[in-house]
Amino acid sequence: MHNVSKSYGKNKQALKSVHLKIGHGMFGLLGPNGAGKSTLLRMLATLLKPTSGTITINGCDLAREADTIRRMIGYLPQSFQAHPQMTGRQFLDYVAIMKGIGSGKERKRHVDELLEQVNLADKASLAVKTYSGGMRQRIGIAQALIGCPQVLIVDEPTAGLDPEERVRFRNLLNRFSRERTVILSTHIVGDIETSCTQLAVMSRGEVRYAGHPQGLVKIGEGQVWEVELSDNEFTEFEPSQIVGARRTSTGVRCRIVSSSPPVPHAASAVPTLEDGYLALIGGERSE
Ligand SMILES: Nc1ncnc2c1ncn2[C@@H]1O[C@H](COP(=O)(O)OP(=O)(O)OP(=O)(O)O)[C@@H](O)[C@H]1O
Repeated sequence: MHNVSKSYGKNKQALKSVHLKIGHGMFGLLGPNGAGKSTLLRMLATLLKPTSGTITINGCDLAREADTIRRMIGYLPQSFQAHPQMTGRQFLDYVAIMKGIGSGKERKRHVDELLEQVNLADKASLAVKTYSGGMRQRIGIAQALIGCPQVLIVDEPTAGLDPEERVRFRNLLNRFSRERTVILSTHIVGDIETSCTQLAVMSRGEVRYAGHPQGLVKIGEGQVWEVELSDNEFTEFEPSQIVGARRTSTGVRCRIVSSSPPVPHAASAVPTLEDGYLALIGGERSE
């Protein structure tokens, strides 16, 4: 993406001069609500046109070769809905027909393979409306994988999933990222910290960081503190600074992100990826 901006109407600039290069493997797009992540992904999925700037995917210019790009990408939108009355297999077959996947035999083989890959083979004959949230997301990722796209675009796929399904879904994406580019947007740092080799942090339409996760961790260095506060001290503290709190027998043990020691007796702590993220976007977390 080169100098890409996107405005909705006259007053809302959702993306401001975004430069981004995304390579092979798993790429995390991190940012608070309203940062512009979905806008960026919808543009990569050819559903929105940039107001200005250029986007190139595998050498194809999005403005001129959108049809070619559509054949290279799979997309799981933020609010994905499969047809509730169809069975999992019927739904994937339907999407495969829409994507122009060859003969009936070839299509059936492809759909069966995908059902295996997302661990839904034994539920393939049940209506999608009977699926749990995690199963719906897995049928969503299967439909995005139809036609074996080189680029998989996934918008906040773990929202609403329970912890077990979340881990299972992350592992699934991790596996798929071995042979292709997976672009995963989320506002949950845990979704990307074990799997992404590259990431970008967005806030208010701008890319605030792009690079290795380790570089984001480094931003937190010297800005993370641990301290035990009394109950009174704890209630007086600015809540947005406290990123972790654990009750002890004598008070509350807190982890605090702040550019200077929050209290004189605070001890410096080793930052995590989440600390680096919070140190970077600080008070501008959400619109
Ligand atoms: N169709 C639209 N018309 C007007 N404003 C929009 C439209 N879509 C998004 N916006 C605004 O653009 C900004 C970026 O929205 P976007 O959905 O891209 O953010 P996001 O990072 O994906 O947030 P979330 O995690 O909440 O989905 C927000 O201020 C949003 O309100």
